[in-house]
Amino acid sequence: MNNRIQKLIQLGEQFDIAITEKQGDKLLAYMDKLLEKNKHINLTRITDEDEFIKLHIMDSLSLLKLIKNPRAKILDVGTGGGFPGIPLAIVLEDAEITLMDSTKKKLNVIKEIAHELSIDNINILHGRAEELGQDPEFRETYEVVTSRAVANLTLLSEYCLPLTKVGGQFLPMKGKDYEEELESSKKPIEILGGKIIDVKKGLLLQSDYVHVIINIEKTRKTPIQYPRINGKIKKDGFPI
Ligand SMILES: C[S@@+](CC[C@H](N)C(=O)[O-])C[C@H]1O[C@@H](n2cnc3c(N)ncnc32)[C@H](O)[C@@H]1O
Repeated sequence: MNNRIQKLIQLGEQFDIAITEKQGDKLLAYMDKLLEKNKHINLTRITDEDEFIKLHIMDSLSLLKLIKNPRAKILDVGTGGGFPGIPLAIVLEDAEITLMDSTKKKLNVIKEIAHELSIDNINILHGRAEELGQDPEFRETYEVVTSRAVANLTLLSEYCLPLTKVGGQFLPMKGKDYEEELESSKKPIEILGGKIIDVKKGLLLQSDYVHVIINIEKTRKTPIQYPRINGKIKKDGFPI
């Protein structure tokens, strides 16, 4: 086993995340290829390898502790360069992960790299969350919906809860302002059919980054008027 893979596996062990040699190899190959593509199209601002491993790979894998069903149908809303969706697809080999984004050219890059690395348990979905959430093909069909660095929690909940199946999990990943966001989104989350279960502190304890995962259960169907069209969501805020 080469040194880089060994280091990644050991870092995983520190965080209680099991990574096999084959998965470690794929995770690093994905990083190498994405950083190469990043020279031509803006996919990530993190270009230092150690930072990439912590802030993209390990941070994405921190979701593993909360995902109840390792074979779940999972949706990553606003996946960008493939986070957290691609590391999850590499490690959760029996899950089906849909990577959604409104920017087609980013999705094309992920699709190409995933094909080269034989990451086969993914679907690519181009569109806006607030439109797909009103499409019966996608509405309330995902057991797990996650999202990182896309919108504030109220807006994100309107994007994601309509796509989450009743009984499923919505797991937004949030940064240092999470407490404030959580307070103002409590009521909207309830109206959208969600129930906040708890907040799990992320893995990056030794770093300056505050990363948390909010564990929200979808307990009831989302009222049909949500998600509203984009202009309305942005102009009116959430009606409470
Ligand atoms: C800052 S990037 C985050 C990318 C990735 N999740 C990460 O954490 O590295 C935000 C991404 O969300 C996408 N996005 C923003 N609003 C969206 C929407 N309403 N529906 C789908 N994708 C959206 C953008 O195109 C962009 O790729």
